[in-house]
Amino acid sequence: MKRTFLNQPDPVVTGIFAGQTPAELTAEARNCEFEGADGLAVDLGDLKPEFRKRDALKGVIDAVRLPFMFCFYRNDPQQHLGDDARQEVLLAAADAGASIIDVMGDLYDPSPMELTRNQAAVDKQKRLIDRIHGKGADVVISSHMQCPRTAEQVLEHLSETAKRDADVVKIVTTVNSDDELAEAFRTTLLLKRELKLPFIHLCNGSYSRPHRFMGPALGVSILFAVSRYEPRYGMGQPTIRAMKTVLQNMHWNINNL
Ligand SMILES: O=C1C[C@@](O)(C(=O)O)C[C@@H](O)[C@@H]1O
Repeated sequence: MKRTFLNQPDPVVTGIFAGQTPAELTAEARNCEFEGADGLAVDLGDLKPEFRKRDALKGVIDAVRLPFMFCFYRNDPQQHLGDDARQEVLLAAADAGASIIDVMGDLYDPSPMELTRNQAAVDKQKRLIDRIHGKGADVVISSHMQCPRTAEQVLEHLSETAKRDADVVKIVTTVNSDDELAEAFRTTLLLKRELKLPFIHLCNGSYSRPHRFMGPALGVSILFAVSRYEPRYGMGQPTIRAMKTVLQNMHWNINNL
């Protein structure tokens, strides 16, 4: 059976990376595979425009036997494509065999907390999600924010995106104090109790590391990690090897109780 993000029994340790060429993406996909990743996530923002098409992406996907997730956000430093044009690239990734496509929660209507509540934008998102599903890929709806959120705020946020026919819902918040970290743990546990869909709840900030390592044991179904640190692409995630070591040695997951 083809491995996807959603048919794996354990939290999916997902190697995340970017690259300027298909060769760079393929090399990094293999680095992640041999570090032990269960899935791969590519941020298309750094890929040179001439490679932002189906055949180039298919070459990368076919080079590694792991499921691929693709995201393409507004921070594209090269083309400044609008929301519509960026989705064409993501649809090409779905045509190429992507397993999950990331749809921003405020796609078509840039909004606070990356969550639109504008009905016309939501309807347009749902039509896009139908097209992605039609190509055989799953959809994660995502929102990122540089501030802390309460557990109830996150539950309300993800319950809203879950209504848009997503297969997975995702939020990335920020924790910079012990209280905010404690709230992040309470949030993950509340999501595990209340949400019907698989979810990704991650944090950045100075207190994020304990939550990055423990969240997957508490219900986070997909998490991001890197094969090694690359100064071009940030350092927010732990390494794949460290994540696998912790998860494999904990011998405990809330899903198995
Ligand atoms: O959404 C995510 C998760 C992330 O924000 C993180 O904090 O691990 C990194 C992003 O590039 C990715 O798309």
